[in-house]
Amino acid sequence: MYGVWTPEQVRAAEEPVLARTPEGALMRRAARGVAQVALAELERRTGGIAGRRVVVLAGAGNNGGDGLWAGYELRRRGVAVTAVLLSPDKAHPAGLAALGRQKGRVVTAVEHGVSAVDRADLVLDAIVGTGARGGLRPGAATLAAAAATARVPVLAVDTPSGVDPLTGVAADEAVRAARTVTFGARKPVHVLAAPRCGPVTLVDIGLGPELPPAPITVLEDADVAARWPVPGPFDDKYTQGVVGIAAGSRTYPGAAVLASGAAALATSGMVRYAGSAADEVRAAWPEIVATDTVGEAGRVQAWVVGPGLGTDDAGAQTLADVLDAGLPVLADADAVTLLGQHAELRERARETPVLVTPHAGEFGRIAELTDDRVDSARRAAADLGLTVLLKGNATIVAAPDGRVLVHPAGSAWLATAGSGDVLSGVAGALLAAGLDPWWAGGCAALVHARAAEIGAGAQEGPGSPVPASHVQRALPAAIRQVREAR
Ligand SMILES: NC(=O)C1=CN([C@@H]2O[C@H](COP(=O)(O)OP(=O)(O)OC[C@H]3O[C@@H](n4cnc5c(N)ncnc54)[C@H](OP(=O)(O)O)[C@@H]3O)[C@@H](O)[C@H]2O)[C@@H](O)CC1
Ligand SMILES: [K+]
Repeated sequence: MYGVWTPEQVRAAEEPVLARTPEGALMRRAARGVAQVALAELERRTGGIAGRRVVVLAGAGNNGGDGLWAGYELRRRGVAVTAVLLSPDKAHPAGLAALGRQKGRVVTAVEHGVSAVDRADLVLDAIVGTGARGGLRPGAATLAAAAATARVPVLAVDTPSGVDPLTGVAADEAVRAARTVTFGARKPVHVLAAPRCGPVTLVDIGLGPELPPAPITVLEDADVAARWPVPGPFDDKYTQGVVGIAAGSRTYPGAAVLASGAAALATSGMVRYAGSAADEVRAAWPEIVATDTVGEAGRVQAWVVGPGLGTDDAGAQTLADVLDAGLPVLADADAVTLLGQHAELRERARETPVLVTPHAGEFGRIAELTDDRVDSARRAAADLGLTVLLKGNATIVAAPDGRVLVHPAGSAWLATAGSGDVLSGVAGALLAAGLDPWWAGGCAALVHARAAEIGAGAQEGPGSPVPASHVQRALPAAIRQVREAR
């Protein structure tokens, strides 16, 4: 588990550290970290260091200063460094002077920068960091585009420029980094726009003691492994938690089969199904006890409601019945729409632990979604009194008590029909096993994404599309892989 802090919090934590350290020491430490990663990248990509060409795109603020100082460090190791100054009159004076002392080349015209980028082995993006406002300016955008066109790898200094450090929203022309080196603490961009950042290296600049409790948590395999329910020697099918699935319809039996099967694969114990796709569920999963209605289902410890349910009166009645049972509930798909439509269902949902799992479109039916997805999810959870799992390439789970986690997916293969049904089955099974909604959502999101990676073959190579039924099928392998981290 690790924490993520907002740029504002990082800036506040930097102040006392800056005050008690010699001037420029923090930046030097940051720059040495950048140079170290750059050297490793050069070595790995070109088999050498001396004489290799690195271009530093240096902006007007301290991010540019980091880049210039990193250029100085690289020069000392024999790298041919060209700095392109985007605001020549505002370039960091000490960094620029240091690079000059090491005979680094400095250019100011964008066209000269472009031809240097074309011939570079590596580009350092030190255009802008946590002080960014809006998208890239034209000169910076031209240089970022040149690196992309020439397929020169970019190492982002602190954050990929053109991507909002707080929200992860990327302007069209934003930098796509092969790697990112950040300082002091990970920032939201690193988990909300992980594909833009590449692998992130965190350089310690001594902020630790100054940081407040992390506003965002990222779960790792070991955290999930420690909570994944597995049977003990005295468990039977009932003691581990029985999950009921109220999903699917005559028109959409697939949702029922995907959700119920995922629940059966996620935890040991038992799955009950209640709905009009009972025949299809029985045929696909003989171990699932299927009935036609929630009333007939028998005892469960948590309900999954919504996928393929329909939004008519019958759907609303099913949701009301499930909420009134006073058990943990996972509400997905049509259940989210119904919650948006009926105030009295929202009131009932406050009375029992509920995890809702909307995608962006469904989220908009229950709360306002802004560019700041973390803030939107946090507000929705607090206002509605339930736990919100907002799906997306980065999945956000926000509890009404303010806890927020982000799961940055390693791939985008999950963007496929039916994958949400699989997630709801997994998360529902975890609720039935006794995990609180926040943990159930976080653990389910991680294992679900892992199953997609495995199903897509993305751990061995570039991967291929993976339909939801194959994501479901890869759940056991994903759970095993995650549990290895125990
Ligand atoms: N504090 C420390 O000691 C340490 C700080 N550290 C480093 O400092 C960074 C933060 O530095 P910062 O606060 O100076 O802001 P920064 O990100 O360089 O940007 C501000 C400048 O960029 C410009 N600009 C703005 N938007 C832009 C855009 N869209 N496109 C292009 N340009 C844009 C804007 O220029 P202006 O509007 O004035 O022309 C402004 O001057 C942080 O990310 C980390 O790398 C580390 O060294 C550790 C120690
Ligand atoms: K940057």
